[in-house]
Amino acid sequence: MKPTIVHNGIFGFVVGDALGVPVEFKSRDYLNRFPVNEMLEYGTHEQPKGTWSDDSSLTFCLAESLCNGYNLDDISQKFLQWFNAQIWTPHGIVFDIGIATTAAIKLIKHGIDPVLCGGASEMDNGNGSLMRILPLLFYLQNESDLKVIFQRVKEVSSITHAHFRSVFACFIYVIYGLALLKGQNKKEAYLTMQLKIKHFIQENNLDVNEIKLFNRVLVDDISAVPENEIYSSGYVLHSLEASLWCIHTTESYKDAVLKAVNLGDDTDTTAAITGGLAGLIYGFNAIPESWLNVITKKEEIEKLCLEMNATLMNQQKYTVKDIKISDKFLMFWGHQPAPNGEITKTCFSQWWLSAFVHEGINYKTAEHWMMAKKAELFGDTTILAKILDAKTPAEAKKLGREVSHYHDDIWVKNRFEIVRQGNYLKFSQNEALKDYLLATEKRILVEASPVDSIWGIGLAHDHPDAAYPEKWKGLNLLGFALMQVRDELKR
Ligand SMILES: Nc1nc(O)c(N)c(N[C@@H]2O[C@H](COP(=O)(O)O)[C@@H](O)[C@H]2O)n1
Ligand SMILES: [Mg+2]
Repeated sequence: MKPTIVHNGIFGFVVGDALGVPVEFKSRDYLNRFPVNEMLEYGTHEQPKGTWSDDSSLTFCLAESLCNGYNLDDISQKFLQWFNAQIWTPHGIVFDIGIATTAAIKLIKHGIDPVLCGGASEMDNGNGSLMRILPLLFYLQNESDLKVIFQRVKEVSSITHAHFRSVFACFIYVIYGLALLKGQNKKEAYLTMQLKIKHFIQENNLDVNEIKLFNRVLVDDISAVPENEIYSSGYVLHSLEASLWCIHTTESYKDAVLKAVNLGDDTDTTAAITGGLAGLIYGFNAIPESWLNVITKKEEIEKLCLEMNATLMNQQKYTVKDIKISDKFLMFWGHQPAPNGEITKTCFSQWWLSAFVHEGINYKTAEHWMMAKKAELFGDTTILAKILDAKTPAEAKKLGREVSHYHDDIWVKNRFEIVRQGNYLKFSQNEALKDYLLATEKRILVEASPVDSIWGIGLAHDHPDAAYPEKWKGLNLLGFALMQVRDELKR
């Protein structure tokens, strides 16, 4: 498995959580005497090594829901399913849950509008929404409008925690995390966060007394605060401060999460929130392997990360390296329909005649879509109009080669997502095609084109090397895009 930026954050988070679970509620004094340096077992909740808590469960619920689009009802239903121990528990039971979260989930059960379920009083500011906000970062990675980001954070937090303080703590965490996702180092990200939040405060009429509570994070430098003034209770402000303090007073993933655990009290949550950021800063490979290896349901979490990476980060989900020797292949090439009009595997071709519509524009084939999007990407409106008018996919392809201001590196970054989206439109708008694709089940779809080393494998189906992915001469991007579309259509 090649870890992605999603793995960095999610595994950073869950490992921090699992380190903290055995000593949750232990005092700082106790942990000074018996510091945690390794993944422990049993302890507070009597759970085996690698067990994660409600923090990770609800994080996974949110992540899984976001993979299907932004839907507050769906998110809240997943929380309810977790509460009933139907999904995302490490061992089939819920052994840790906060007061505010419990109260909110009871309202979800009664069919209350999700954004009205979270407590909105000052006493409802436990860290229960901050501890599960991480996946929203990935969903919002391309969003630059602070008002939109705030609104989304507010809605997602409000399912369990609707008070401004909880929402604002989540907002600060998300803005900091988004700066990390953009590739900033932790110091840059901290300054970016302070600056952006300052502008947001200036432009919005917010409660001054509430904002003042965040001064140690927003105005001062949290890392300059002495340890005896950093608290690690389950209060949202404490958790936000403690996690940023742990990040900015250490220089490695390991030191950051162990410091968070050894602050004591709400050890799992402080370490999980810290770990999510530390994972983004130091990367997956900085997480000790012995800690990763004991994480309960590691493979399921890996799958979720891949799904998030594909759907939220618009990244390629399948690659040649992921194919296993036991996988079954379906090789296709050519675009001609069968003489009797039946759908055959040639429908997977970009040239297959099956029109679809997007935002009021008709695309005659997936090839027309791909070339039109190429022209749009480089701002060539003249060629774009000609492509949309092109009578055949061959003509569209030829026009695509004439797009002006073309840059290969930009095209390489965008091409897969363009083709995936086009094929999603093509197959989702035609029931027969959709059924045909779904009927291929788990097969590896392979464009066995001897003349295409990007979208195909650069080999014909009967070439002796075609059965051996490591010997392919091409990337098979079309096959992998179709497999991704198949996954989306299944959901
Ligand atoms: N203080 C406390 N007592 C318990 O018995 C608990 N199970 C927890 N769990 C933690 O509560 C936090 C979330 O609380 P809210 O939903 O915000 O009230 C979170 O840290 C849980 O791990 N806490
Ligand atoms: Mg906790």
